Amino acid sequence: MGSDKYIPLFETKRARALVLYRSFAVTLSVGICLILFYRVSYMPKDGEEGRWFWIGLLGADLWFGFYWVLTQALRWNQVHRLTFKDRLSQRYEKFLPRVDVFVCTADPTIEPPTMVISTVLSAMAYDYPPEKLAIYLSDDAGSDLTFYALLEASIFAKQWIPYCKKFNVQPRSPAAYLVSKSPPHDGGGQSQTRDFLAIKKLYREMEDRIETTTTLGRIPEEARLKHEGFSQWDSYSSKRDHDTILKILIDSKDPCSTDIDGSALPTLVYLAREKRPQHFHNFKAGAMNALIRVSSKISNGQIILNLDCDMYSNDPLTVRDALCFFLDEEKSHDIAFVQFPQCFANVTKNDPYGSSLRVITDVEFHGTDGCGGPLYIGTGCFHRRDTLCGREFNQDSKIDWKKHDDHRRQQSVHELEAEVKTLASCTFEQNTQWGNEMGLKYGCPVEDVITGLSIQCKGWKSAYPNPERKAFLGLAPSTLPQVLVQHKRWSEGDFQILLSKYSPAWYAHGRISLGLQLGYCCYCLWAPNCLATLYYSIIPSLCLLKGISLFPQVYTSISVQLQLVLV
Ligand SMILES: O=c1ccn([C@@H]2O[C@H](COP(=O)(O)OP(=O)(O)O[C@H]3O[C@H](CO)[C@@H](O)[C@H](O)[C@H]3O)[C@@H](O)[C@H]2O)c(=O)[nH]1
Ligand SMILES: [Mn+2]
Repeated sequence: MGSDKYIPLFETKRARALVLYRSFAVTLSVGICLILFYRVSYMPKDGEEGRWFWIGLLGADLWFGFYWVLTQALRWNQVHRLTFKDRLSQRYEKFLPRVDVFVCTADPTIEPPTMVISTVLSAMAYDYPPEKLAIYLSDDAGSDLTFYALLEASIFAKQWIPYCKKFNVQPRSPAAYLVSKSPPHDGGGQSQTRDFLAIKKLYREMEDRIETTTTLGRIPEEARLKHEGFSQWDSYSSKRDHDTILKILIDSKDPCSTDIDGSALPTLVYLAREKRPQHFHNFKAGAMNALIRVSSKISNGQIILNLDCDMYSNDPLTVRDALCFFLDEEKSHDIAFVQFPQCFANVTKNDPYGSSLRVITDVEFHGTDGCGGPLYIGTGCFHRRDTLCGREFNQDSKIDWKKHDDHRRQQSVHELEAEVKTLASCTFEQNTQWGNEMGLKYGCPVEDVITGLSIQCKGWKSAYPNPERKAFLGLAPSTLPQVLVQHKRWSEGDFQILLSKYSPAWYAHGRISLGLQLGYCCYCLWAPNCLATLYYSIIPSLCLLKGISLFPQVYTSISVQLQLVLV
């Protein structure tokens, strides 16, 4: 095993052609200075026409110049990460940590239960020891339709997981994989085709049952009687007013919960935290914090993966990729979270609304990674449980992953369910640090970004792997109103962070690197950036109509200089 010689589990490489980019950036900065010089020196004198338009434009130019400097923080020092999963298996296969996957859903009409369970099934089918894997579905709608779908999924998983493992299927979301007419990677010959058709039939039948109940809006009596879990809806009044509903659908410790090949299945839990009209529920952050507490009693995974319900796992090896960053003997001690890019399965070729976020995922996050680590963006992110719960970084925070860490339970599943329910009650967080110093932060529309920032301010770093095979694929907003709502939420939320206690402009100063501070500011200033943009898009056209000249003529010497630099 060569334990005396350290062999890294991951590598960090500078992006290629950085020198080229930096020289480009330097010429561009000269161009920006020339523009400012032009604006100041050619400004109309007092009393001349258009003076105030020029002053406004100078303001906009100054703003854009400043903002451009900020964006350089996201481009100057881009790095790429490379993992060595084979080394991880050689050294740590027996000591792999427990991983808890949190999937959040909030509305069975906007987020159809069939989509939600495909995400859940893709996570259950990770190439990872099932006894160390637990999937939690948080349902903020408290809908028995979603529970019914999850129940169906827990049965289908018994066939789906062995099928995936037998043919090394990718992706492992049944909805994404089973769209084709024949096995997409046909290497298994006739037996694979037979199995493929059989599993596809099973899936379609299950999908039909779920869709029928969703359309009807109620569970068939027969199904309701079959599973005691439904009795929890007896006291349910509305999605804003109900008790905690919790059901451990599969317990990986139970010797009877096995798939058709007799192998263990990962733990699967349904949770709808208690909701009351008089208690504010804090949206996704509230759901995540309830999940952190509930899971700590059931499986207590040291690593937590957070997924939106529309974001399925596209690569069965992603958990191992992430673990390379947490388990490296020399470089992992300060890594708190590993954020994968947010990629989408539904972007069209021309992507008219820029929903693919390509500049962010393929350029800017690599830049933040060079300055201390990417932002936490709410999905596709692996966290160390202790850091998510508020732990500060210090020299003792290194985890010895090879230390035996058996999570034993004495109680029966029923006793455990009853005990754990109290952790998801509305009143549990009163007079505690939850939502403040512990777990995800409350009160911000982008709770994840502010949570990630506060973790980094405690001395932790993060990592941004962007493997060629996308780790997760989600659904991007596809209509203009959806895109606008999402961007409004992000720019508003990020601006709030700038003004909050955790502002990257002052609080973070000295706590995170200057590059990362500027990078955060760049996102936090998205909203005010619109003022200069609006000015630039409206005023020059007005001036054109009034015959006021704001830009140099094409063949003047200043214009030639500007063009030379910008080309
Ligand atoms: O009360 C709520 C509201 C939402 N959600 C879930 O939170 C996730 C994200 O919500 P969504 O409405 O889809 O927001 P988006 O604007 O699409 O989310 C993006 O932006 C958010 C704010 O930064 C991040 O939390 C998300 O991960 C990221 O995908 C979804 O799975 C929801 O089901 C809840 O669990 N409870
Ligand atoms: Mn979403």
